[in-house]
This record gives sequence, structure tokens and C-alpha cells, in this order.
Amino acid sequence: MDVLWLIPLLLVPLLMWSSGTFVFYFKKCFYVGWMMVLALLAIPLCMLKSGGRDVENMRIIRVLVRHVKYFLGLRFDVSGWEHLQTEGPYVIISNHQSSLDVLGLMEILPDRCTMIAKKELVYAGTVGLICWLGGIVFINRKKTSDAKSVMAEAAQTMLDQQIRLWVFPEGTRNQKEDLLPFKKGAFHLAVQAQVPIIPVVFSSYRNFYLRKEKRFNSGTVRLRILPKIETKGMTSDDISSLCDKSFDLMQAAFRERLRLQTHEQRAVEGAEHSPRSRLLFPPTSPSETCLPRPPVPLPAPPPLLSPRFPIAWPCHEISSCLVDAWSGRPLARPVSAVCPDPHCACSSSSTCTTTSSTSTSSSAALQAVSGMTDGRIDACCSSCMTEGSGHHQFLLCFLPF
Ligand SMILES: CCCCCCCCCCCCCCC(=O)SCCNC(=O)CCNC(=O)[C@H](O)C(C)(C)COP(=O)(O)OP(=O)(O)OC[C@H]1O[C@@H](n2cnc3c(N)ncnc32)[C@H](O)[C@@H]1OP(=O)(O)O
Ligand SMILES: CCCCCCCC/C=C\CCCCCCCC(=O)OC[C@@H](O)COP(=O)(O)O
Repeated sequence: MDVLWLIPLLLVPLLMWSSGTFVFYFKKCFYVGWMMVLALLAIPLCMLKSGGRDVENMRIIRVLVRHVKYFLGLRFDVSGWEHLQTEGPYVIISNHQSSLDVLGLMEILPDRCTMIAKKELVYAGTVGLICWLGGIVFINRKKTSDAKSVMAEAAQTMLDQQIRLWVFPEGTRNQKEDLLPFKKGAFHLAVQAQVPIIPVVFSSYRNFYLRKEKRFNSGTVRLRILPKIETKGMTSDDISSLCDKSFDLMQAAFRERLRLQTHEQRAVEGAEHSPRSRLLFPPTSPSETCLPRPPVPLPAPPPLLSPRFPIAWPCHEISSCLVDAWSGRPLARPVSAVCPDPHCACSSSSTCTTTSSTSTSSSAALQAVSGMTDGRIDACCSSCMTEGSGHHQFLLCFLPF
């Protein structure tokens, strides 16, 4: 009888280990439950700090939410921080896949920034109350005229109180492999207030979170903050083109990342099916911005590295390269080199992927760099890296014969 309580204690880890569906529900319930608890904790803190509804309460909410990702096995990889360094009010727009977006949002949420949300959220228990305390602007999506006047008021408040607003212009959650057409409210808002728009693109969650298939694994979300779009001097006549421009920019970034994700996923699936498959796992967090190729020679190799692999990356990068699926041992040596591809003066990582891994020019460049002759370049990682020197580099995988 005494040991009966042990059963659920053992059952949970067992089910977590054996059933993906159980993990899905467990994590979802944990997420909702824990957010409710955190909100309960945040309510008195916000009341003490501001005495009521105030955008400054978002600071408290941001701090409280930031650790939740660790419980869910999520990582956020942010690029383009510099674009958020903009003074004064602005409108942030981002794609919207799930309530998990809140975690990414809180990773980069600037000061004095709150959101536009559907009015139903205010009834979500403690979460609803904390949303209200955080100054979230609630709109009735079913009554466009009401929503429009609330947003017009918000435009004025943004200016009067120097507030930034985060809008999900898709207007609803969307797990498709593309963005939904944008609603116009965010663009009216920005034009009415004459403030810039900062687009933020969340990478697709499909490699770790699938609602229909009931899968919720660990994974990395890439958040890409794009350069701001100015609206000064624009009028309501410009709304459609502003909306189209923002959509096109975000869709291009989303699709580009999706292509890379597909590439990575195929590589992982290949590894699972072949004992000695040679796979390429792009490094986890390289800078995504490549500088133009410098007209200067390669940087001098750092000291204390193997003379055979003079510009080898540190150990953790080896796992980004070719790995034996059974033993986990690296099959290839990662070596960085200035990309030999003449087209690689790129502004985005998609251009980098065009470099053929086994091209003679790559081989020649690698051999020139490392003096290695008894092997071949097996693959070229799909992301660009920018060294401290400003050199645009690639991670090449050298496979010894
Ligand atoms: C400690 C624990 C704490 C936990 C805390 C967690 C806190 C985090 C909370 C995170 C919140 C996340 C919430 C996410 C959501 O709720 S998403 C859903 C709500 N958001 C939206 O709907 C996005 C904004 N929607 C819009 O902007 C729409 O445009 C809307 C105003 C609602 C109107 O919608 P609709 O009619 O369906 O579409 P259109 O865009 O086509 O508009 C119709 C015509 O109206 C014109 N229009 C739109 N807005 C305006 C305006 N402000 N002023 C003037 N005219 C406007 C638009 O141009 C269309 O006309 P035309 O076709 O151009 O002639
Ligand atoms: C007693 C009430 C119980 C309510 C329980 C629900 C509480 C939710 C709790 C925790 C999640 C925390 C994050 C909340 C933010 C959710 C924002 C969100 O994602 O809203 C969806 C909305 O954008 C679009 O809605 P639809 O896709 O159109 O539908």
C-alpha cells in the first residue's frame, strides 16, 4: 500500500520516455498551468510596482516568463538585435504560429512595448488579468469598426505615452508552411502614428512542434529581426503597398529559413537511416549576416591548434559537422575558410548554400588554407559566419580518406 504512490511517480518518466503523444500533452499542460501560476505571482508584483494597468508591468512579466523555455526544451536564436535599437515608439509585426510565440516575444520584448490581442484573452484567468495589467490592447476581431477605433486610439496612446506595440498581422495562429495574408490594422496604426514598423520573423516550429501529429520535442526557434520600415510621410493611400512590402520581406525570410530547416531535417533523417551516413549539421548559432569577401588574405591561424587543421573550430562545432550515426564520433574535420565561391559576397545565408561542397575551387582553397591533401571536402555548411576580423567564412567539412 505504501508504495502505491510510487506508481505515478514512475509512470510519468516511463510515459515521457516511450510516448511522444504523452510528452505533447504533458508539455502543453505544463505550459498553460505554469503560465497561470506565473501570472498569479506577477499580479501582486505589478500592483505593487505600478498600482494598476501600466505598460511598465511588461518588465516584470518578461522576467518571469524567460525561464519557461528551459522546461520545454526550447532555445531561441536571435539575429538582428541592432534593428531594435530604435528610439521612441514603433510597431513590431511578427508571424503567429502558436501560444508558444509568447516565449519568443518575451526574449526580445523591448522596454515600453505591449501587444494587440483578441479580447477573448482577457477572460483567460490569471493570464487574462496579467495581460490587462501589462497594458495589452484588446480588440474585437468580429467587429471591424470597433477594432479600428480601438487601434486608432492606440496610435494616439503610442505617441502620448511613448509606447511600442507588437501586432500579429496574420490575425490568428497559423501553422502552415507559409504566412497568411496580413490584416491591415498594424499598418494603419504605424501610418497614423507615423512610426516605423519592425518586422520579426519566427522560424517554423514544424521541426519540434506539430499540433495535429501531437509532437512536442526540443528545438530551436530562430528569431530574425529585420530592418525597420519607415512610414514618415505616408498616408492611408500607402497602406496597401506598405502591407505588401512588409509581407514580402517577412515571407522571404520565413521561406529562406524553412528551406534551410528542410535541408537540416533531411540530413538528420538520413543519419537515422544510415549507420555511416555522412551528414552535415549546420552550426547552431552563426551570425546570419555575411560581409562581402575581403580582398585580403586569410587570417593567420590561431596559435595552439593542430598544425594539420590550422583553423579548426572548437570542439562544439565538430558536432555541427559529419557525425557517425552509431558512435557519435566525428567523421570529418570542420575547417573554416574564406568561401571560395565568387558569388558568396552574400547578404543572406541562402546565397551561401550555393557553394558546392566538392567543387575543385573549394578543395583548392581548403588545401591552401590547411595544407591537407589526403582527403576531400565532403560538404559545406549552409550558414555563413562572420569572424571578428570581419572576414566572411564558411564551415567546411573535411573528410579524411
Ligand atoms: C506571467 C505570465 C504572463 C503571460 C502573459 C502573456 C502575455 C502575452 C500576450 C500575447 C498576446 C498575443 C495575442 C495574439 C492575438 O491575439 S492575435 C489576434 C488579434 N490580433 C489581430 O487581429 C491583429 C490585428 N488585426 C487587425 O489589424 C485587423 O486589421 C482588424 C483591425 C482586426 C480588422 O480586421 P479585418 O476586418 O478582418 O481585416 P482587414 O485588415 O482586411 O480590414 C478591413 C478593412 O478595414 C481597414 N482597416 C483596418 N484597420 C484599420 C484602422 N486601424 N484604421 C482604418 N482602417 C482600418 C482595412 O484597411 C480594410 O479596408 P480596405 O480593404 O483596405 O479598404
Ligand atoms: C479560466 C480560463 C482558462 C483559460 C486557459 C487559457 C490560458 C492560456 C494560458 C497560458 C498560455 C500563455 C500564453 C497566452 C498567450 C496566448 C496568446 C495566443 O496565442 O492567443 C491566440 C490568438 O493570438 C489567436 O487566436 P486564434 O488562433 O484565432 O484562436
